[in-house]
Amino acid sequence: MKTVLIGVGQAGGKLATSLVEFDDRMGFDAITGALAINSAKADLQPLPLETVLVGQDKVNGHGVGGDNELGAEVMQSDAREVMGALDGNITAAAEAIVVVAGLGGGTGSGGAPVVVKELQRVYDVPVYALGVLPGRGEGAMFQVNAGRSLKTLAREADSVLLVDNDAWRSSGESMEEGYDAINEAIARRVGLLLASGEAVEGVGESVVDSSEIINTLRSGGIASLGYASAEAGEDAADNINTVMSTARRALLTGASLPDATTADSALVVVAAESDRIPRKGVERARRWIEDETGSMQVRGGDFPLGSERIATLVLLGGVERSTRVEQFIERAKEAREEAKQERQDPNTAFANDELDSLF
Ligand SMILES: Nc1nc2c(ncn2[C@@H]2O[C@H](COP(=O)(O)OP(=O)(O)OP(=O)(O)O)[C@@H](O)[C@H]2O)c(=O)[nH]1
Repeated sequence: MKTVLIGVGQAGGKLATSLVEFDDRMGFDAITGALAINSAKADLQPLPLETVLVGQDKVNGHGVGGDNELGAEVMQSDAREVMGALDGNITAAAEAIVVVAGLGGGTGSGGAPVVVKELQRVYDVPVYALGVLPGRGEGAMFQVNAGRSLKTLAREADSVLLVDNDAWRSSGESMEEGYDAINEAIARRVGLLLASGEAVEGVGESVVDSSEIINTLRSGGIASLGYASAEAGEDAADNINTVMSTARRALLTGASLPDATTADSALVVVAAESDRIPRKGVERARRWIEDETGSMQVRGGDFPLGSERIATLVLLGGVERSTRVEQFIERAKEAREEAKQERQDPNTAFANDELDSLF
């Protein structure tokens, strides 16, 4: 799926870079343009991407310090300049636009929903968000920011692919230490998914194409992506169990949003050398995912690739009823209550018990 990436904020810029590097390294050519937007000049400088600095008149290149309302405001004020810079990157070949951001900070959290909304007004292709949820150990401000940002993004974007920062962190490792590894893990999974719609080698009935990704995400709301890989035998018939076991691991232990197994729709993609992919295995995995997710809309297909290993991706659409999302929303509401009590100023209290959207 020919995709244009827009990284907003520090995490967004770093993740967009990891994705571009993975796509280049693999020679997929699925990412046709990439841009990073931030209000902090220092975070844009090291990125090997085209960049746009926003909010210069308000924060003078120093970032918004975790204030996501200010993040939304500066993005809105500079929307014309941002859209102008994007114009050159979004060519007619683009099949989707993905806006990438960490949801816990200020610029990405507040700015990404504004960018998505502006893009939706201008472009016909789907506009997705790739959002990073703060880990459970991150402070109250991060949780509140992410709650409000997610609520707004889910409304504005065609789908929000969520990544939990706790999903791939090794025990004992701090959040900061883990970022590079997490970004690599995200780039591999999302990069393979985008490229799977490209059919690099061989075209056949069973090969996944972009429309299957788009249809899987059509239900909107929140999406999750799982991945697992294993050694494969030369003969497809020997790999049926491998496809099944990687599909199970991808869904149950390898998901970007752990504990999200109830879904509206799903897509299972099996990537490997064409001769090693068993049709029967893909079909069996597809049926198993139907049972596990309770969805009758489960698609399945191959991604022929010059690899001797089998890698299985499971994309789930419409997972907002999952335990992790519910727990996160609860935590964000609690954090907002705590923040409200700390301020002890009734004038700054939120108007109702629900999380407010950003705009
Ligand atoms: N996965 C991942 N998460 C990150 C990374 N950097 C920051 N985060 C997470 O993103 C959130 C903070 O967002 P940032 O992108 O750093 O903040 P920002 O959008 O630039 O906003 P300001 O710094 O407030 O202007 C936190 O929840 C972090 O855990 C990264 O490289 N990878």
